[in-house]
Amino acid sequence: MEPTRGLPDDIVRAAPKVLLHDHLDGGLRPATIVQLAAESGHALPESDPEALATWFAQAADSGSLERYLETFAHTVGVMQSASALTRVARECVEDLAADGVVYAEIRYAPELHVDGGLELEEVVAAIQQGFEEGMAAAGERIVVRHLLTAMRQAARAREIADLAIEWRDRGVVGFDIAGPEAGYPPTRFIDAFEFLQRENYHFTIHAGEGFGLPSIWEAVQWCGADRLGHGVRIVDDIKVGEDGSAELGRLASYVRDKRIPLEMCPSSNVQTGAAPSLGEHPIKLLASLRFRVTVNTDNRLMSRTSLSQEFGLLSETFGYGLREMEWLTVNAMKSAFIPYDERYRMITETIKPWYAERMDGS
Ligand SMILES: O=c1[nH]cnc2c1ncn2[C@H]1C[C@H](O)[C@@H](CO)O1
Ligand SMILES: [Zn+2]
Repeated sequence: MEPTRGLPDDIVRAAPKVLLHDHLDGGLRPATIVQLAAESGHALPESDPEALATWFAQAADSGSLERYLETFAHTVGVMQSASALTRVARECVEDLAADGVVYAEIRYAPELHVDGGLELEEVVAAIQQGFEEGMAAAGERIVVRHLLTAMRQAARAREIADLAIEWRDRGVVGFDIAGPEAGYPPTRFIDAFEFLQRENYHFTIHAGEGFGLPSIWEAVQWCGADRLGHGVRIVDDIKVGEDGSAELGRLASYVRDKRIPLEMCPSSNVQTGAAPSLGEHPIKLLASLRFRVTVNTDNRLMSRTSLSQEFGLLSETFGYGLREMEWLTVNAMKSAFIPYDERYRMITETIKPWYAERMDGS
């Protein structure tokens, strides 16, 4: 089948999709922020939901990861009670289910939600409650699990790693570090990563977004990351010749050979300056070289996006069709942190049959 430029929106939305990189505090509904802010007395830059949505998108469109991250003060600020966290988590699941997502790993930093007096465990419990309510409301058409994030500029990674292990059989499937990348190399948190490896646990590391190859190298070779959050700057280790041939350096070869998944977030990468534009996004080169590429939203509020929209943009920009969408979706499902038999079942019972029906005989 020839890829068709610009897949129809309804097809993209109906396709079963898998989301590995989405921040809970980057995906709130603007109307919910306005309501929660009124209840808690948090001052917002705009009080009308539509104006607030525009404010987030514009403020995040800064070309700098550090400035992009400043916008989270107004989402985290209204996520300081158990009821607010449960509501935000439930609405997140509802929104993803309506977008055709069948499996999602949603991440957040528990340490950012304790200003109102909650304990770390209470943060996770409130969010699990919301996820359960959302999954039930969606008739179990979607499975949602947590990734617990530790913030790079804080010093609580080891404690958050303990929390992730405590919750490993209650919905939490992995660990992550996020926040500003420059000046905060992954090895700062080596004790947390070594602990998690001893526990046979899974983790991803935001790397190669606000900083380049040394960050990716540390994440993979020192810390043992199972996946890379973004990882876009791995292209700095690939030389593309005039004739289109590509020569991979040692690190890029390693990442590709070991099938280390790249959690790519096209719109977010353009906003933070990790990619110059959508048309020049490294995903095209990396996918053509058969890296284990996946497509993600990162922060649906800040990028005014959805997983369907990200696939739609890739389809318009690069001519991706159903074949490419299936490959990217299977890549994501293979890379999830749930057990192999569950991943295998979702691929063979949910994803493959949907595409087989639509690409029959092609
Ligand atoms: O793209 C990102 N890079 C680094 N950190 C990020 C990104 N998106 C969100 N974060 C931070 C801000 C949130 O408060 C935190 C936890 O979700 O993670
Ligand atoms: Zn992220």
